[in-house]
Amino acid sequence: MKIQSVNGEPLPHDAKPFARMAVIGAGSWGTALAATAARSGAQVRLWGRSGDVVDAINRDHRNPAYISDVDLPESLLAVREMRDALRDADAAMIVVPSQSVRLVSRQVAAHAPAGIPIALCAKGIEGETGLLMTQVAEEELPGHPVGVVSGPTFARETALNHPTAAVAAFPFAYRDRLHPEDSAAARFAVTLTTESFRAYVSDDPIGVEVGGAVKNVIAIACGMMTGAGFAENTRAALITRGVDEMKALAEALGGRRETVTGLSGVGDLTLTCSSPTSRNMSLGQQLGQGTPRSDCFDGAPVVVEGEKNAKSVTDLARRLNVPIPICDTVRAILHDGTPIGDAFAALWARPIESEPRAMALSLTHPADDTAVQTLAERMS
Ligand SMILES: NC(=O)C1=CN([C@@H]2O[C@H](COP(=O)(O)OP(=O)(O)OC[C@H]3O[C@@H](n4cnc5c(N)ncnc54)[C@H](OP(=O)(O)O)[C@@H]3O)[C@@H](O)[C@H]2O)C=CC1
Ligand SMILES: O=C(CO)COP(=O)(O)O
Repeated sequence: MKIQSVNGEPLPHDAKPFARMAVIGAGSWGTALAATAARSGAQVRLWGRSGDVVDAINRDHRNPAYISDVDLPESLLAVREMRDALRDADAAMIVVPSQSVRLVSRQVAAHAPAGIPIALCAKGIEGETGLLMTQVAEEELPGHPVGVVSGPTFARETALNHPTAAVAAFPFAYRDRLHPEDSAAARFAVTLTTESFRAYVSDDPIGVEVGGAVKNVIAIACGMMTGAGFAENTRAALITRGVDEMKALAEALGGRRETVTGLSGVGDLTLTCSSPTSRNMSLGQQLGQGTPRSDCFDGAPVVVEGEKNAKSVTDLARRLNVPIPICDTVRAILHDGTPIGDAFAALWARPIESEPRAMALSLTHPADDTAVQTLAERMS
């Protein structure tokens, strides 16, 4: 399978896939990624913390706990011990929720062969530290090249071989620029590429990660407005202005604005804000319809990354002095107890700004308090 180019430059050679891949985390996305790498020809060992799930995957070639109706490749081996997943691995992917990445990275560090590249696949920012997932892993996995795999990729569709695209991003050292086909990013990309899964290569993990972390928060906002009865104009506005928030935060962290226009930014934002298949959009919708948080998803403990990340993303942005008003609005609702109607009416009544935000312009919003309150009531 050929990777055609890096940043528009044709590659002189084929990249070499990883022969043995460890996938750490047997939830929906870990299972889908493991299936993808196995279908591409890698020898994949999938570690899960539930022995019953591990045994069932090996016996039935289905994961009974996540995406349970999808047939998995018979070559995919699930293991109970992390050391068995990592033994002789050429590379690993860590696929657990963002707030568990530090703990799991620490466990990986105890067993991973020295220097193997590791891709983070969670979408979020660590709450206590404000660090990106790759920065957390760099602290816990010294000596390992650390990058990210991300994109608009619902796990079930990916595992069902729907045409899907994602991006593999690692920082490029000098040698990677001379031989991009040998870079960890290119090798992850070919290892994941199948006839239906198309992986792109990037040297901007920061830009890629910011897209993945912020899009979940914006998707909650889109869901809330949809749940409150608003439709396509509102959703398009939130998506577009959400891209602006991603670009500003990516740039402040040293990533590239143009990366945000790719699969992990605009791509994933579009996906996640378009469908209640998204857990983030779905949570927002349920809350927008007035469902109490404890009753959402019928009380099931569903991973909704944007919920905790509404706080971690806005904390980080405040520290960097980057205004991200949509994310602030979601935070105010989820964490500070502001009613949905009041929070969104205030978002819409902010001073008029320029687009793009480069122009230093801020004009008083002409709507009076009564009109803003009326809009708030329509959302309640
Ligand atoms: N699902 C999707 O479509 C996609 C998800 N992602 C991202 O992937 C990440 C994982 O999400 P996803 O797979 O969907 O979540 P799931 O809820 O489907 O699975 C989470 C998995 O992580 C395991 N886990 C949780 N905490 C720990 C821990 N401390 N130690 C070890 N294992 C742990 C869970 O084990 P257990 O079952 O025993 O609790 C479960 O196997 C998220 O950041 C998400 O945003 C990215 C792209 C697509
Ligand atoms: O990240 C995802 C798709 O790219 C999955 O989105 P949700 O976590 O909102 O379900």
